[in-house]
Order: sequence, then structure tokens, then C-alpha cells
Amino acid sequence: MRFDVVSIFPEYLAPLDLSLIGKARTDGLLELNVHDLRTYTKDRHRTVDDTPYGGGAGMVMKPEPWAQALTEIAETSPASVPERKPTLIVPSPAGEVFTQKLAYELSEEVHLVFACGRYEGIDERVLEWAGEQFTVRAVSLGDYVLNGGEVAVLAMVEAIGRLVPGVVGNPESLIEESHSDGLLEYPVYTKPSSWREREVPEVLLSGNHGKIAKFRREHQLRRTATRRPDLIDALDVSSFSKTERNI
Ligand SMILES: CN1CCCC[C@@H]1Cn1ccc2ccc(-c3n[nH]c(N)c3C#N)cc21
Repeated sequence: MRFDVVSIFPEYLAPLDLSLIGKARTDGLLELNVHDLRTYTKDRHRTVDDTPYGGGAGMVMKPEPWAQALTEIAETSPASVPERKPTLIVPSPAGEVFTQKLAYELSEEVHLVFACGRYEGIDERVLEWAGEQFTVRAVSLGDYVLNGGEVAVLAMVEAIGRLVPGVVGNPESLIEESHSDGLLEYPVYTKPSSWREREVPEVLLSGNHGKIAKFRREHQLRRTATRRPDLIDALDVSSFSKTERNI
């Protein structure tokens, strides 16, 4: 999969050179190109913003640099073929909320492009214009306000990239993690079995895989019911045992 990110702070994306995503890039499983939006300005001050029509505080990102940058990216996109378009993700507090389900959906794409806004946001006409060359989606990291899109892109690229086959060493680890089955993940423990007078649950030392699976499932349900009751309502409980339904 290919990612392209456009930002006025390209150095913000440096953490994607590290760890799992960095290794996947080295191994050729992922491609990541980061573009400085100011490269696409034409004036000597490399201006990317201006005052908002209708008044109000702050500045708005000018449309033309974005059009220049996105056109260049679309022209080299592996997804710019008949019947296909690359997907343009525009991080925004006014977007659809980013979820594990959306991460899986986007991990199937060939080419994802991210437009990192700053200031009060990007001139809305850019998102309308981009619809000719891209499938455009405004996506929010969550219900709080950041100063720009870069932090959201770091999270989204990691969440999506790790789902691409071969990126995570053991694909089984993707199955039991939080949100993969609609539940939060169970508590985990490691050596020593006794630590500051706190013991690892005995069942986990038993070697009885059936009992261990039951323990973990019950703790997933209990943790989800306690911390995220909103997720419980969305579950399909038809596959739950009687015991599980009463947790
Ligand atoms: C503060 N300032 C005036 C109010 C509107 C937002 C603006 C800042 N800002 C500019 C571009 C931009 C992109 C994403 C986000 C963002 N905030 N929260 C999220 N979950 C986000 C995502 N994903 C914030 C952004």
C-alpha cells in the first residue's frame, strides 16, 4: 500500500520512520511519501493561508497550493486507473469517526492520500474539487479538538498500515486485540508470577487452554461492560453463552 501525506509540518510525520511502520517501509510492504505543502506555493513568502470570508478568528488554508499538490500525487497514483480513484482522507473534527472497522476498510485500498490541515481548516472548495480525482472522506480521530491533522494521520497510518498483510509478524495477534471482535481486550500478565505481593491469576498458570480462553473471554466482556457500555449495545449476543450474557 502507498500512503502520501501533505502537510506544512512534514517533520511531524518523522515517527513513521520508526518501529513497525518504518520496518514495513524498508521491507517494501508500505510506501510513504511526505510532501511539504509550501513546495506548491508560487509567491516569495510561500503563503498557504489567508483571512476567512465572512470574518471570524484565525486563518484558512488557501485552495491553490492544495490543488497543485493533490494533482501531482493523483498523476502518479497506482489507483488512478479507469473505474478506480485513490482515496483522499481529510482529517477534521467534523469528519466521520475513525474506528477499527474503518481502519480495516481502508487497509484494502491501494493508495491513501492524507491532507493535513492547519489554522481553521482547508478552503471547503478543495474537498469539492478533489472529488473528481479522489474518493474524498473527512475523518475525525475523536471528539476533541487538535491543532491540525498531523497527529490524526500518525494514528491512522499506524492503525491502517499494521493491518496490511505481512506488516505485523504474527497475524493471529490482530484477531484478539481490542475492537477486532467488538470487545475490549483482556488483561495481560508476564513474569514474575508474584510481584509486590500481587499474583498472576492462577488459571493462566494452569496450562488448561479451555479454562484460559473462558477466563479471557469473561474479562473481555466484564471490561467492555464496565469501561465501554456503548460497545455492548452494538454486539450480536446471539453467539454468546448463557453465562456470557449474564456478565
Ligand atoms: C482548532 N482549529 C479550529 C477549529 C477546527 C479545527 C482547527 C484545527 N485544525 C485544523 C485542521 C485540523 C484537522 C483535524 C483536526 C482535529 N481536531 N480533532 C480531531 N479529532 C481532528 C482530526 N482528525 C483539527 C484541525
